[in-house]
Amino acid sequence: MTEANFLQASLSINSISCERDERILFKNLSFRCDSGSLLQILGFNGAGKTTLLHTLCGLRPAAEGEIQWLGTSILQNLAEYRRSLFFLGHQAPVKGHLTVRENVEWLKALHGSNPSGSVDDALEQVDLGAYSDTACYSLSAGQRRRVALAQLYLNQCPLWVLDEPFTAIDKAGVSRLSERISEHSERGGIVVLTSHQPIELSDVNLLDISRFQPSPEEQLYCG
Ligand SMILES: Nc1ncnc2c1ncn2[C@@H]1O[C@H](COP(=O)(O)OP(=O)(O)OP(=O)(O)O)[C@@H](O)[C@H]1O
Repeated sequence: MTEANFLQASLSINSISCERDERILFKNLSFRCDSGSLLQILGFNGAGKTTLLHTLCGLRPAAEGEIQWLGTSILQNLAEYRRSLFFLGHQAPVKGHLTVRENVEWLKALHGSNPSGSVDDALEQVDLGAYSDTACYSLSAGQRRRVALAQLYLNQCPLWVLDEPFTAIDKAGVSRLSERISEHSERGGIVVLTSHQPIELSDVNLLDISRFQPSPEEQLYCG
């Protein structure tokens, strides 16, 4: 997707329901994110936030309903859709035996990121410049998270789906990451994220999925 096309980005969630082990987590959930929007998904532990993010990324099927990217069901061309999105999960996808630089380069290749994007610049942005040649097994939890976050300075995907991106990140890192997320949305990108910590983003829309839990009767009917 080119820079100009960032401005046409749109993600529509139409009446989806999601289940785990024949238990409905939420149902009839609909929302839409257009170019430049930030959406924070809220809900109690176990409400289904991570499940929702996985479903948005096409990693799990919705039990009902449809997800559209640019007005077309994501299932029509899942491979192309996945090239438009960057997903950061709970666990930093970092290989302990590789150095910081090797991990960032590997993740960059995996995400098909901008080939001219500078790994050195990305490492500086996440304050890992001095750790470039350090094996990741010897990093702290926050530093490992930063290795994964370096991709936010390399990928050119219009849609970012971030599961607890601020976990284990110190105060200065949270400010820098918030800035980066704002820059992405100002450029026309879309960010959908979860966070148990209060976040410093302005113009963030909130969606509490706890409100879409089925009633006990509906749950019994499903089981
Ligand atoms: N691997 C799994 N196998 C079966 N059920 C699971 C699995 N992972 C999660 N669940 C169930 O799915 C439900 C939703 O989990 P999910 O991780 O999506 O919640 P969450 O809102 O992200 O929680 P948290 O705030 O704790 O991160 C939970 O109630 C849990 O019981």
